[in-house]
Amino acid sequence: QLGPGRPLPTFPTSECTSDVEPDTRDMVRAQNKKKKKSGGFQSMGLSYPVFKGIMKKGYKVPTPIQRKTIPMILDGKDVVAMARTGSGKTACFLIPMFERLKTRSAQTGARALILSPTRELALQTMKFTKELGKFTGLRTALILGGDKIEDQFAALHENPDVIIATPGRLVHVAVEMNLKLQSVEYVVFDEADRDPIPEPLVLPPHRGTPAMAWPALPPPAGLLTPLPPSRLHSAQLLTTQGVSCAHIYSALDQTARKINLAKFTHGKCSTLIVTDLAARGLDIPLLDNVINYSFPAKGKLFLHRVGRVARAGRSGTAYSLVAPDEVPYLLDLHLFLGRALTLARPHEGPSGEQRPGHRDRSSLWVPCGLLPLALDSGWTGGWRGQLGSPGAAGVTGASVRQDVFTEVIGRKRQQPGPERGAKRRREEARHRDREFYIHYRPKDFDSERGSVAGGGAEGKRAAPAPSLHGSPPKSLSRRDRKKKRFVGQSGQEDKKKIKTESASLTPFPSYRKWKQKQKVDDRDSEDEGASQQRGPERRGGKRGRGQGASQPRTPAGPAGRVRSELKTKQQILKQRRRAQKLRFLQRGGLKQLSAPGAQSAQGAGRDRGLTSCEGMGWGRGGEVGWGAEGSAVPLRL
Ligand SMILES: Nc1ncnc2c1ncn2[C@@H]1O[C@H](COP(=O)(O)OP(=O)(O)OP(=O)(O)O)[C@@H](O)[C@H]1O
Repeated sequence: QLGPGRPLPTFPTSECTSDVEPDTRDMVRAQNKKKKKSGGFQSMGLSYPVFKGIMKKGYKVPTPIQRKTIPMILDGKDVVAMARTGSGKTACFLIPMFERLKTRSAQTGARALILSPTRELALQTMKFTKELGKFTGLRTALILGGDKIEDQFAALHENPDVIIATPGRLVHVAVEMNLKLQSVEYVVFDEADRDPIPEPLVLPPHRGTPAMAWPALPPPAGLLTPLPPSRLHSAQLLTTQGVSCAHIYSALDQTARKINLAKFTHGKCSTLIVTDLAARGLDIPLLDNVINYSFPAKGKLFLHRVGRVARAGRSGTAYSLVAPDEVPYLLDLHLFLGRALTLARPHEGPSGEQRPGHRDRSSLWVPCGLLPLALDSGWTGGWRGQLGSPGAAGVTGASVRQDVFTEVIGRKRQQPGPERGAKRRREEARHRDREFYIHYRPKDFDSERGSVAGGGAEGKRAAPAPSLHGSPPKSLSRRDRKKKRFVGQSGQEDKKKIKTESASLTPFPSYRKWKQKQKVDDRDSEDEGASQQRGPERRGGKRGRGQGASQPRTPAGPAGRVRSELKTKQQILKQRRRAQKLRFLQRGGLKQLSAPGAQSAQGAGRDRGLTSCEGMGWGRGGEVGWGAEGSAVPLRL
């Protein structure tokens, strides 16, 4: 009964669940699940913070791939999913991840790992994670090639719940910090069919660790055909035509890439000229057109490029300029799609309407090595457009692509394999679930790489997987007969350097230096966040020597840099004293003290069981010893 003087009933919180009163949240969730119409986010039985994040992001109903995959992942199943570009795959793995991790856990170490092939994609995933997971309180660390590695050491010492990383830098950091990532229980390989996953990151399959691979399309694998910046001079031609543009390519400085992308997404320029670095995953809202300045050699790459438009149910148009020597690629695409391609006539739009002088609102250009003027000859069905109002050959709009995915995915290619030897059979037996096993390197990796070898210096640099072993990857190296091993292109590479996916050489090892600078000794880092992700052998070793087995240690480094989430006894006491001091001052304690009779109050305090220091002791240091603050506060024990 409610009434004056009676406390109001409160909702149970996570802190106040008891045996007597069962936690009703699961029951409410189950009830919601039953009641709500099937097919909506509500029917997935999501917890309130996750659901609130989805609503805040403006997602009303799940997309088909979300409807299919989220319940499966919530059930703890491993999932390999593919769906058309722009169909909302990111949320497919983020929503169940939030549901699984629930809230921040500073003690456990990273529990989820998301691997993205490029920085841009990783940054975008980070953005989605922050937006969708806004109400979960989970902490995320970004480990990206090209960023300051010292900041990444610090971020990992902060014990994030989620790590979003590009594989090369993660390997680098993992090796330096001896991270074993044993607390990881949720793994996502975004765009899994693109680049090979570095071998050290091929996680052993073990129970309870759902792994999610998100190839955007079925194998065979995707392709990276970056072009050297020298070929981006079409960035100048457009400017002379009055078309404002920015550009992104892998050799461009990371900050410049970020700025250029932001310029484009915020409408500061109407055209973004990119290499295939941007072919996958980038979600640029309100993008209308993709123009293939070079025609992609693979059908799948074509789909990824043009998939930057027509996202989340919107429409968009892809224009392709086809040079005479690219006609075979057009035929390849035709076979890949399995449907007819209608070639547009000069100055004709996708649906046949005339488009004289049409200015597109925003366009993404995928350039090639040929200048447009050189294209204006030869092939009779080709384009005859001018810069600024490109005519279209092989116009493939969203409508043409609509059923492609189901068709492509539906068909399974049967290839008669070679006779398998005993060794191969043994190998296969080890991986019994071949059907569900994704090799870290796609089957056609070599052929795909072969086809990009002609893509220029940048292509050669960006394609290979990162190497961990202090020497360049074999694909970048040549065999030195005298040394009887692979060496770098020049053979002069520094052995103490590591190759990352950003193709820059970073001094190795930098973690030790960082620790020295931060004054984090080995014991500190053992007991710090990193230790929770590190191998048992080292952690066990230190603890075995009785170093802080039960008490967490705090580093002696500058405050705030690598502060532990776990507090020592001294820290807790200090915090209490501070709070008490504050309360005392707020209650006007100082006035009371200066008032006549304060001495007697001190005596009274003693009578009430307080020692002289504890009761009313003032001053610095000495017996009172109130630590670094200098001034003393009363402390009740
Ligand atoms: N349920 C939803 N309702 C409305 N919009 C959504 C929903 N899910 C995702 N989106 C939006 O759709 C867009 C595309 O999503 P996302 O980038 O995850 O697609 P994708 O399938 O990963 O694409 P790609 O294959 O190109 O990487 C994003 O802007 C995202 O915010």
